[in-house]
Amino acid sequence: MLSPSLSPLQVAISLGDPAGIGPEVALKALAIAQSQGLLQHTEITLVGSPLCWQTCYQNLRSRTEVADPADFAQRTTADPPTDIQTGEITAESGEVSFRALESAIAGTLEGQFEAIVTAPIAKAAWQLAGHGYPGQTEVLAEAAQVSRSGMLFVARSPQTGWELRTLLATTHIPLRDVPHVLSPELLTQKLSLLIDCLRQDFGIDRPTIAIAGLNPHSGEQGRLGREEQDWLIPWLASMRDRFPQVQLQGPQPPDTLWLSAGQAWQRAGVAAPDAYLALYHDQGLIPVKLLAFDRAVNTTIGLPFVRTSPDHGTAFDIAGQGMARPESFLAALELAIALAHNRRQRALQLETV
Ligand SMILES: NC(=O)C1=CN([C@@H]2O[C@H](COP(=O)(O)OP(=O)(O)OC[C@H]3O[C@@H](n4cnc5c(N)ncnc54)[C@H](O)[C@@H]3O)[C@@H](O)[C@H]2O)C=CC1
Ligand SMILES: NCC(=O)COP(=O)(O)O
Repeated sequence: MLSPSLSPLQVAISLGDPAGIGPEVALKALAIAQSQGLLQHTEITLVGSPLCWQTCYQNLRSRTEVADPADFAQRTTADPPTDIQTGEITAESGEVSFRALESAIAGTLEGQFEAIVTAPIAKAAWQLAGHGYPGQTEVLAEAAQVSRSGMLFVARSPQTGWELRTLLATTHIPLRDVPHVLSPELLTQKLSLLIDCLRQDFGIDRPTIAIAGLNPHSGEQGRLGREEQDWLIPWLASMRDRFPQVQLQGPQPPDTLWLSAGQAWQRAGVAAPDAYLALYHDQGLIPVKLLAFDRAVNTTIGLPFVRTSPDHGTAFDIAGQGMARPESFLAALELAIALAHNRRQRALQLETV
């Protein structure tokens, strides 16, 4: 429970792609958050084109429960010059979603917000609008001028309360580039970031972390691929020396690594790692989305502020129909509030020491 003596947490929600389901899941999640009293100590600011927020609200309000954008503070960016067609990937919608993210980041760096919850954008629309970033993570990291950042997916089991955490070592790159991009230096950077995040954001000082292999059966002693033998196993040995407080498991066969997560998700008392390190995007996200598509949150670690996002994309196939499920966005909002609150508490403790 948040302490009422603190001033409200300041959380920005960026519009995302207005042709997709981002504004819809945001307004639906806000309606649930309002009705459940989750925003009592939080001030929400909607960031982006006011016309796009309003259009989404007007389109859906008679069909489903959505919050009224007028109930929240606004940080506005330019409206699109022409109507946005739901479900279409265009330069106009890419420009609108990029400007909303840019403005949310600017507000955060100016000290207006402590956390940003980003609605999903379409990378293809950004490309059409001339913004060549592979995703929002890279824009956030560049704007915050951090040398290390990571894409961590977090999901809490509704049955057991166990929390699945999966960090991706590589993200939006072609599969064939993965073996060339992976290196001891990159994995050291990601692992140390994860260890810092577990301690600072989740209060876990002595975590167990499971690391996936790259090849089937983790290479089967080099017969099905050599990366494990050539450098992953020696690298892990060096990490055990460097982080003696951390129990490092692996490199483990990727096809069975997340079985423990499935069990801990369903049954209380099952032992499972505090976090998993996946070597590439789909290796980590297939188990996450199979287990927790409606609950997982994508959070960027390594930033000086909190950033969360739902685990799904723009879902153009169902945009504008009122059928998008808001649970992942709601989880992203709740996690953003919890992490921002933790960071405030830590800052207060440091001030009083
Ligand atoms: N955080 C972000 O900004 C993300 C953006 N994307 C972008 O989204 C676009 C579409 O990507 P896809 O691979 O198709 O993934 P997607 O997550 O948008 O859709 C995959 C499938 O899941 C369904 N779905 C997704 N969210 C749903 C929800 N809340 N309720 C009900 N059904 C839902 C969709 O209808 C679709 O059938 C791409 O441009 C991609 O770059 C994808 C993932 C994350
Ligand atoms: N698959 C995760 C994803 O696309 C999220 O990317 P980002 O926009 O948060 O960088």
